[in-house]
Amino acid sequence: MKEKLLIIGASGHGKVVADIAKKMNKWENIAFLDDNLNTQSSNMEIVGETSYAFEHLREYDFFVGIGNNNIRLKIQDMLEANGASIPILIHPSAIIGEQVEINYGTVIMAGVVVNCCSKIGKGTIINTGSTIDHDNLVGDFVHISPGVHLAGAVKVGQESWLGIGSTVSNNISITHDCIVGAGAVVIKDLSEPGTYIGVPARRIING
Ligand SMILES: CC(=O)SCCNC(=O)CCNC(=O)[C@H](O)C(C)(C)COP(=O)(O)OP(=O)(O)OC[C@H]1O[C@@H](n2cnc3c(N)ncnc32)[C@H](O)[C@@H]1OP(=O)(O)O
Repeated sequence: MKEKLLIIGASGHGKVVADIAKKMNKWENIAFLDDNLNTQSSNMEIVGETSYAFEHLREYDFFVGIGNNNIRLKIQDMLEANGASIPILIHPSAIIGEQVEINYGTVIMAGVVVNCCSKIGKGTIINTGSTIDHDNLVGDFVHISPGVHLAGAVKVGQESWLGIGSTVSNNISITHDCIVGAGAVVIKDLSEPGTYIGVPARRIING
């Protein structure tokens, strides 16, 4: 771990990520990179564009603070390929059970509960106040939005996005690249990538 952390992406999600990193008290200095130097950031400085990361790889830890799953994947993949040091960020108020595995580049936000024996991939967002119950397998570059509840033994595939307040019943598998709409309730496996909304969740045609 380095003394300085650079967060790539200074907009809304990046600001929350920076706040969590600050509360962890592990870095002397935290700043942003953003391709738009005029992005309205928090009180932390934007020190350069994303390309700056690849010129200063050995000096900093890096974290991709971008909400879009696919953009986050592309940037984290490039950082990994170049040997960057990528931490895991966990808000001090999160409750993490025994035998939980969390991979690098993942952020666990305030008020989250992850129960025993769940595994969370890399580059994933477990957003504010969500709960991941026992034996879940949450893949890489997933976004679990605020207030989502996953019951026991749920699987969520790579790059899927579960919208705010959605709920997934126990033993359900959601494949890769699914979007689950705000407030949806998933009670059957989602085996095709696509957009699913409502109670119970159903696929939007062409979605
Ligand atoms: C900290 C943070 O901010 S994290 C981010 C949190 N944000 C979210 O979770 C947003 C989740 N997004 C959604 O729920 C979106 O509505 C999506 C992705 C499901 C669909 O978005 P789009 O593809 O743009 O669909 P669009 O808005 O055109 O709606 C299509 C139809 O589905 C309906 N619909 C859309 N979302 C939902 C929903 N969540 N529940 C029920 N119906 C919905 C619309 O009313 C519309 O119906 P109509 O054709 O009868 O008028």
